[in-house]
Amino acid sequence: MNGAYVAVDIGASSGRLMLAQITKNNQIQLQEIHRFTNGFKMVAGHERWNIDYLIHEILTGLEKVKKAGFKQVHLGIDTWAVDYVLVDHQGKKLCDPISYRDKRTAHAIADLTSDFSKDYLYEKTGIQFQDFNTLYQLYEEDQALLAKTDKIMMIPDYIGYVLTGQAATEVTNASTTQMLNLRGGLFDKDLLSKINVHDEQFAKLVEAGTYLGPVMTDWMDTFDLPITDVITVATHDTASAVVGTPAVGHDWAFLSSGTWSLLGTELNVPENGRQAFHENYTNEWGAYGTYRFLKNIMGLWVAQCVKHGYQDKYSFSELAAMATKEKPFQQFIDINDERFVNPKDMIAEIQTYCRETHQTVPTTPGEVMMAIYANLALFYANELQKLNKILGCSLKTLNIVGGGSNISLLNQMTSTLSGLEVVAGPNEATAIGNVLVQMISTGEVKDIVAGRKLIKESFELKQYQPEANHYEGVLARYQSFLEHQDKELV
Ligand SMILES: Nc1ncnc2c1ncn2[C@@H]1O[C@H](COP(=O)(O)OP(=O)(O)OP(=O)(O)O)[C@@H](O)[C@H]1O
Ligand SMILES: C[C@H](O)[C@H](O)[C@@H](O)C(=O)CO
Ligand SMILES: [Mg+2]
Repeated sequence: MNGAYVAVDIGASSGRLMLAQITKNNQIQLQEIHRFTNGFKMVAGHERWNIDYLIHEILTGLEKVKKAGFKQVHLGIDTWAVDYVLVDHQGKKLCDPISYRDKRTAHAIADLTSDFSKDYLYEKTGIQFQDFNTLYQLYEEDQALLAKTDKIMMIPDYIGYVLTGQAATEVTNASTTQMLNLRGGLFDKDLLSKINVHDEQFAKLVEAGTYLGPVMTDWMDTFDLPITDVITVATHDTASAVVGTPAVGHDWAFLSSGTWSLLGTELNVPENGRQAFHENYTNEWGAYGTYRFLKNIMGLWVAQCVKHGYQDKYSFSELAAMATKEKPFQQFIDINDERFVNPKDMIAEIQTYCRETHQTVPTTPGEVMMAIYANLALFYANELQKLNKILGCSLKTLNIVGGGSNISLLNQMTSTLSGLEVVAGPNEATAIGNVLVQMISTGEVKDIVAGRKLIKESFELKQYQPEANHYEGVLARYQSFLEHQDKELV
């Protein structure tokens, strides 16, 4: 009988436990067992995640797996990147983890790179400059807490540790710290000493697919759990999403479209040259020795904030439906502008941006959502052109996965503006990539090529082709708008 695999996939906006099995007709069957919300709150002066709540939700979800009749399962954990938990010498967390959207790192890059030039850092690590990278968070960390810290654990590694008692640092997520040295493949000693952190404050680095251990029986005293063997998967959720992307051949790009839009392609060697540095592309490590050459784009975070701004009275599909009734490209917005990272009122921020740039101000929910989707599509198309230029390639297909792959309007606009075929789905690609690494570890699936073929044959995917004579010249106008904005900022 084929095994039962549980993916714990926790994004910035929601978490879920998905149960996967390979059926008799060789298809991956995926069912949602448990879903819960996620989010950060201001606690003790910083925006923090409630990690104990997340662990409780995971154990609640595992109880549901047992109730569904599964007595023994494998389990993998993936979450968002860069954030960490400080653990003391007794194995206890020193405080709740601070969110990457907290303001504490607003000036950290400038402070840290006064000694280390950005070129030097990028040449060493190949990682994008985002002020919330772990390197800058630790640079700003409370030194008294760091002094009491035995281990610094990335979020999914910490969850695995709490469940199994085993500590490891999985490389795909470790690479998002901007502290791994591309050549040496280990934490960079110069960078560690700059932020008063010691090598032994990280558990051993492990590759995706490494067996971690069984969920401790202690947890069985309070939760009715199946026997659960934890495998360290590609624990950065985006790395799992890339594993779960049903791509074939080589001239494809991925867009992991959720809270963030992570647009890029999979490389076998990193690309940390001048153009990549100038365009702030990153070489996050992938599963099986690959690199995720990608750019962080503000993504559907903006839509999430707008939904909350309307007091959540509309669902995402209702908001998307309202947008389809509006004309696109009434205003150009640099969707990656810092001002959209965590404003108090996203709707007002978008309207102020349009007023300041002397453009039509969106007022209705449909106009606001169309402004977001149209400018995301433009941003994607612009970045796909840059990807081709930096890598000297000619990408043919964009695989859009994650919740955003449900947005037909956005998928179609992206295809038409970029000229690429868009293949949309699966929306739960992250969870699918999570279980695929588990299945490869147990030998149930041969390798990632076989796995991606299995995904293509197991899930409904939608194709979008560029629509002729649509949006002529809009992308070029958008690109000159962005150049003008950049000049304004200098
Ligand atoms: N039917 C839909 N119509 C419009 N938008 C949708 C739909 N379904 C999902 N979305 C969009 O997808 C987003 C959630 O995507 P996803 O579930 O991949 O994010 P997540 O995994 O919770 O978070 P993260 O991106 O941090 O992993 C929502 O914020 C919403 O904007
Ligand atoms: C902050 C990270 O870049 C972000 O979390 C992104 O990598 C991610 O994990 C999206 O879910
Ligand atoms: Mg996600």
